[in-house]
Amino acid sequence: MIQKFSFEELDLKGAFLINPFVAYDERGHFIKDYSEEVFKDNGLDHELKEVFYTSSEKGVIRAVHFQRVREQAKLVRCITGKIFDVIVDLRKTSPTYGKWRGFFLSGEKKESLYVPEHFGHGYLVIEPSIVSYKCSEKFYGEYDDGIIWDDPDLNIHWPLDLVNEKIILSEKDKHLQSFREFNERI
Ligand SMILES: Cc1cn([C@H]2C[C@H](O)[C@@H](COP(=O)(O)OP(=O)(O)O[C@H]3O[C@@H](C)C(=O)[C@@H](O)[C@H]3O)O2)c(=O)[nH]c1=O
Repeated sequence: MIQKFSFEELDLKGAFLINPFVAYDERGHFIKDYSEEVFKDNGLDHELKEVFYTSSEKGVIRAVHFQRVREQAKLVRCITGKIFDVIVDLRKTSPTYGKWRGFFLSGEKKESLYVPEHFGHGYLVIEPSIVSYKCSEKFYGEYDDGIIWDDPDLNIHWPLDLVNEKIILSEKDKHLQSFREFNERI
């Protein structure tokens, strides 16, 4: 059985949910989750500069991250496990500025989320997961930035009941700025 690439643009313009090409046979399956040509044909000019992976335990929150300068667009896929993936529109002139959307991504469903430049990105790990990132810009530690995961203005509805309300945060992520502070700086 073959599943073809398919692209669905979200109401936060420029963000997409993407089903990869998958070929199933008696050995298992083959997945292609990025093709420069197919992405271009679907209106996504996504140049690849860096690819990386994170492995996380249930209850981990990594959020809400972005690169302040030399912004990155990211193609994010949960390879194994399950996450609740969140994007936040941080384009000040956008009609959806400050709005968030969340999607369950999983190794089972295999879809990717395309996170455009100038978006914040983060996720809650529902089941132990490996997540892959294909980035359009390299990492610059000096521009690494974020907004606190439980910001009252963003008001992201994390499904914490699915992790028994027990979350794990990095020290860095415990001390990120608020959306209000971010808004005043830009
Ligand atoms: C993201 C990144 C981190 N690092 C280093 C910095 C640090 O020593 C270590 C771990 O970094 P962090 O704690 O920032 O990792 P993490 O919290 O997983 O950060 C990631 O979160 C998700 C939500 C994203 O969207 C990513 O772009 C990225 O910001 O790896 C790199 O060398 N290159 C990279 O591209």
